[in-house]
Amino acid sequence: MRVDIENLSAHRGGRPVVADVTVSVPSGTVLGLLGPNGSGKSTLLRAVSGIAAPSSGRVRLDGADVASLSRKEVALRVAVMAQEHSEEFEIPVLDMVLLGRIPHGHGFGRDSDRDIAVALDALDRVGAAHLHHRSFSALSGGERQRVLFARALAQDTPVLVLDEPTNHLDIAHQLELLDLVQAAGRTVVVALHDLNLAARFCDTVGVLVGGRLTALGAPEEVLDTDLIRSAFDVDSTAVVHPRSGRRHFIFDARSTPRRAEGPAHDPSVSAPEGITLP
Ligand SMILES: Nc1ncnc2c1ncn2[C@@H]1O[C@H](COP(=O)(O)OP(=O)(O)OP(=O)(O)O)[C@@H](O)[C@H]1O
Repeated sequence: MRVDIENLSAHRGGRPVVADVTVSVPSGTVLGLLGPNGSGKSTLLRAVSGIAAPSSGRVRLDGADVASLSRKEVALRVAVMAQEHSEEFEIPVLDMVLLGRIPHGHGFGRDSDRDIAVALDALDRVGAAHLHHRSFSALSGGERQRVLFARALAQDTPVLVLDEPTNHLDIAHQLELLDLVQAAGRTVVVALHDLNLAARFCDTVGVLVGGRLTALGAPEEVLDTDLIRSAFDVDSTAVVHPRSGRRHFIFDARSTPRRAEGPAHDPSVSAPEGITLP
């Protein structure tokens, strides 16, 4: 399923935080969203998944405007793995994954044998089958992350929207999860902080700075030391991997002292009453 983001702008807390973003994600490809903290990645993902309406512009799924689809129609097309989850539910892991089957017509407590098989298969694929009887709230951060990814897989949608899915994961599980993302054959929009992982797993990367898309293209075309300096304020060294031939980055130091941060990116930011910005 093709995803087209067209001239999309979005507000958070009454403030514009994403401005005029246009990007197309062809069916079955992976778009990585990169950018510093607060640059608008999550806000853009919320709009793509229909969680929050854009203030202008639109998102199309195979041509259909997300705003014109019902919640169920969106949920059959897009599965979301959000960055923050306050799911302290005392429910078994298997039930948590079964929540992903609700759009398919069966719900919590009314799961078919097929739903249960799909959920167990998804848990198996993320290496969490052994956790299926455990309480979700008693899992570690990385275990929860894998279960939530299993829930997104079990939703069985053509589009996956993933907000920093490798958060909390050890290196082996980071690679394993992104291998699964790549092999799933879905259309994926994923926010990532690790530029080397993004270069390895994404077909296209888009770099957001201050809510604007400042670069877009294949990782090998977009990611270089100049881009890293201008977008992230970090000096880096590019090295070529001896086996894959891919470019990797070693991060050396901040380009400018910390005092230059914040207002330079977003002049509209002001300190709350009683607090003095440096
Ligand atoms: N609930 C909210 N209310 C008000 N402002 C918000 C809210 N959530 C986010 N923002 C602001 O919107 C801007 C964009 O935030 P967003 O979460 O989209 O950035 P991000 O690129 O995903 O950041 P990070 O890398 O830290 O996850 C930030 O300035 C943030 O402070």
